[in-house]
Formats: sequence, C-alpha cells, structure tokens
Amino acid sequence: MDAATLWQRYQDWLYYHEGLEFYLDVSRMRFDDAFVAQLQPKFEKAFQDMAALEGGAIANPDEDRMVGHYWLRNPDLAPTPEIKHDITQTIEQIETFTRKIHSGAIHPPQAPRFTDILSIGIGGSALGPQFVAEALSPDFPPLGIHFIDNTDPAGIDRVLTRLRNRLASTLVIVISKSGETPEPRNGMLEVKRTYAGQNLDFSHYAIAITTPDSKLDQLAQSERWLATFPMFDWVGGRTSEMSAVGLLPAALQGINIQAMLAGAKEMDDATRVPDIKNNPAALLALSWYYAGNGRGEKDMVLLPYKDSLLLFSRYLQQLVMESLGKEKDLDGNVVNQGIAVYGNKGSTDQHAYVQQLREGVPNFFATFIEVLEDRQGSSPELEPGTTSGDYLSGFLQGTRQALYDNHRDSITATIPQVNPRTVGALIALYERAVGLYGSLINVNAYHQPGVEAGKKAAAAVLGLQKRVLQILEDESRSISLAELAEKAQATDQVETIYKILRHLYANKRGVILNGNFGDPRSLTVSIN
Ligand SMILES: O=P(O)(O)OC[C@H]1O[C@H](O)[C@H](O)[C@@H](O)[C@@H]1O
Repeated sequence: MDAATLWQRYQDWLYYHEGLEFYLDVSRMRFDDAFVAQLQPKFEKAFQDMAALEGGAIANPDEDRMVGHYWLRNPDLAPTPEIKHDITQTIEQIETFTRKIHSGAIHPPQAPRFTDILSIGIGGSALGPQFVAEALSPDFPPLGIHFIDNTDPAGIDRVLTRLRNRLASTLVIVISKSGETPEPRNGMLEVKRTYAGQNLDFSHYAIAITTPDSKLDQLAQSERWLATFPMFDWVGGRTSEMSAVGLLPAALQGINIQAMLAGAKEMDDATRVPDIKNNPAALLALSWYYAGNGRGEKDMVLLPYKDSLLLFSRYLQQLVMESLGKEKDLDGNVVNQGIAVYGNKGSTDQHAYVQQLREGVPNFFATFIEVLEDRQGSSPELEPGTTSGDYLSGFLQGTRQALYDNHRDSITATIPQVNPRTVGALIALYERAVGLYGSLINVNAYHQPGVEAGKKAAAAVLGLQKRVLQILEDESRSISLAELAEKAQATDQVETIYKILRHLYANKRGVILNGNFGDPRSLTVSIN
C-alpha cells in the first residue's frame, strides 16, 4: 500500500471517542472489506450474546452463573433491585471506610494512622490491584501498598522484612473470591504469625474481601476482623477490578475510584454499540480474529509507551488467556483456543526482544498503547526543539512503521493521559473485547476449568508427602525410594516421591538422603 492509500485507510478505520479523547487505530491490520463482511454474522450473534449477558442471562453455563462485571459501573443495568443495591452499598461502604482510615477515625491500636496496606491475593485478586497501583498510585499516597501474591516463603519474607518497622500501622487486606485458594490462605497465616510475633492482634489490622459466607468470610467474622467487603458470585476474578477487589485498595491509596468507574461506564456505553466500525471493542476483536485466523495463531504483544502502564500486559495476560484459552467450545468440540499475551513497555522493549518482532518468527501482532501527555508540566528541551517525550513518541511511531514495513501488523490505542478515567476505560475496553471475541470463537469466556487440574495434582502431591513422612517415621531405617513408593502404594509415583524428599532434604526438614544425587535410583532415605 502506498503512503496515500495507507493514510486514507487510517482515516477510514480510525475510531475516536470524544468524551474519553480515546483513539483506536486498526489501519495497520491488513484485513479487507470482504473479511469484515464475512465476520458480520458472527458479530451480530456476539452483540446479541453480549446484550443477553448484560441483561442477566446465565452467560457462564458450566458454572451456572450470571456475568455481571458491567453492572459494577452502571448499577442501573443490574437485573434485580437486590444486585443494584449490593453494588451501590458496597461502593458506599468502601468510601466511608476509606474516609475513616484517612482521617484516622479508624486507626491501629498503637498508632494514630494506618500507613501501609499489605494486600494478599492471587490471580484476579492481585493482578488488577497491582496494575492499578502501578498506573495510578500517587507518588506520596496516604497509604503505600505492598503485595503478597504467592506462597513463596522467600517472597513473603521479603515483603514482611521491608514492612517490619511499620507492621503496627499496616492494614492487611486478604482478597479471595472463593475464600479457599491455598496461596492467599498461606500468606494470611504467615502474616498473622508475624503480627503475633510482634504482639499485635491481627484482627485489628485485617480486612477480608470475599464471597459472603466463604471460609475466609467465616474466619473474618469469627475472629472479628476490622471489616469485610463482599465479592459477588456474578463477578469473575479476572473481571473484578471494579468490585471491592480493585476499588478498596485503590481508594485507600487515594485513587479516584468514581473516575475509574465513570471511565469504565463511558467505555461500556461505547462498546455496546452493535456496529463493528463504531465499537472499539469490536474493532479489537475483529483484529484479533484476523491476526490469528480465529484460532489464536498469533500472539498479542502489548507495548504501552508509558512506564506506569508496565503491568497492563500482565493484567491482560490473565484476562485474555484465562478467558479464551479453552480446550472445548460451547458445543463440546475440542478447539484448543486462546491468544497468548506478553509484553512490558516501550521503548524499553525495543532494546530487548523487538529485534525478533521485526525480523524473526512472524507469530504475533503488536498493540501499541500511546499516551499523548508526556508528563505533568512542561519538558526541558534536550536538544533544540526536542524533549525526551518526543523521543518516546518517535520511537513508538518508528517501531510501528518498521514492523509494518516488514509485514508485521499492529493496533494502536491512544489515550490522552494515564488517569483513573482512562485506566477504567482501558480495562472496560479489553473486558468487552474478550467477551465479544469469546462469542466469535464460541467459547465460554467466563470459566477456567483447566486451572483445576493443576490444583488437584498439587493437593495430591501434598497428600503423598504426608503419607511418605508417616511411613518413614514408622520405619526407623534407611530405605530405597522404590521400597518407599511400594509402601506408600504409589509405585507409579517414584519421581514425585523423589522430588518431595529432595525438597524436604534441601530445607533441613528431618529427611536424610544418602547416595549419589546424580543417580536418584541409588538414594536411600531415612528420617531423624
Ligand atoms: O480470588 P480467588 O478465589 O482466591 O481466586 C484467585 C484466582 O485463582 C484461580 O485459580 C483462578 O484461576 C483465577 O481466576 C482466580 O482469580
């Protein structure tokens, strides 16, 4: 395509939202009109599916659940007055609680104010709050936030060591929709012990965000924690940023949550339009479908040219991959769908993997996120007429051009500024695009059956560890791994047993291994 035709294509396909000052440019995706026409019927169905979902249909059939994240920012859309009430009341509860924390009306027993937040959660109960904190937290927030999002003991130590001198003024938020996920439970138990070690009564510092009556909720009630906030059955973890999961930590950090909700609502209104060309989420879904032949054949590389958006790709990784990465479609056919997502930020990544993007395996399409405002206030000129922001902007344009010239497609989304409203809008945009794309490829975008397999296998390993330790205790002599496996009635799991023992041995947990460590068959094991 020559420059004039490309410029024409840019203008033909440019989407602009006046209220949000948001642009979406899909002109560098090489679909033609015939392709769009061919997808039209699928889109009509997708728009209908979405309308039904927003109306309260059971859009997640496997789990028999409604899918209501769009109601969170427009409670008038909620299908029942009870749900509407739950949403508005939770937001009020968050705002009232936040005011009391900021004013010191609620304060820790031994300090006039809370100074820090320790957020414990994983997956959808961590990624949204982490992304939003990185994007929007003020430089000097009323409360600084820290995260434990794993059951890694060294990771837990690191966070707790850094907070050691401020634990007495640190608010702990335990976030888990199910209230049963092992990682946050372990994090919570370890943090609780650390509080006890400093003679602090954990219940005066702890808050739970969870589904009412979950195990976590029951614990919080029975131990009389400082507060609990509800998570709703009809909100999925990966779309929970606009529920208490995301709003409470954000509000406590001094982020304007009403602006986040308003931005999301505005984007929801824009992405409800049943017309591909005038709906930015549909344009994204169309582009994704085009890029990967509706089968995820190309990866989505996210390149926000703004440091504060660094965690957007990580956040989208769960939203996109957990939603779309499915073995079966809604009719039960094996389809092995999904779109892989990765990326960090530009121009940083230009000095890392963009070499491969430009010249290597053409198995991706890029998404540039451009922010028009360089910084608050003016920029110094580093050379006559040129600022560092000009470089950033030039690098974005240059990389987009260089990729296109080498037949690598890209999408560019442009926002005026990184602020609560635009971040709310970006989240809403991708939530809707994922929902629409899920309909196009006929998968349930709202369940995650594949996650269970790993959880069950992990639980089995822990069960086996208990059995093995019991056997070793009863034995009081050194035995081979094969013999141990036989006694544990797990002859098909010698490798697992070996790894359990190696881990226990490395952590000096009373297991003694003897033999050649490079030849596991030679090992004998006993317990002291
Ligand atoms: O919030 P929770 O119930 O603790 O769940 C945390 C996360 O873990 C699960 O394994 C799911 O795959 C995620 O979708 C979820 O966000």
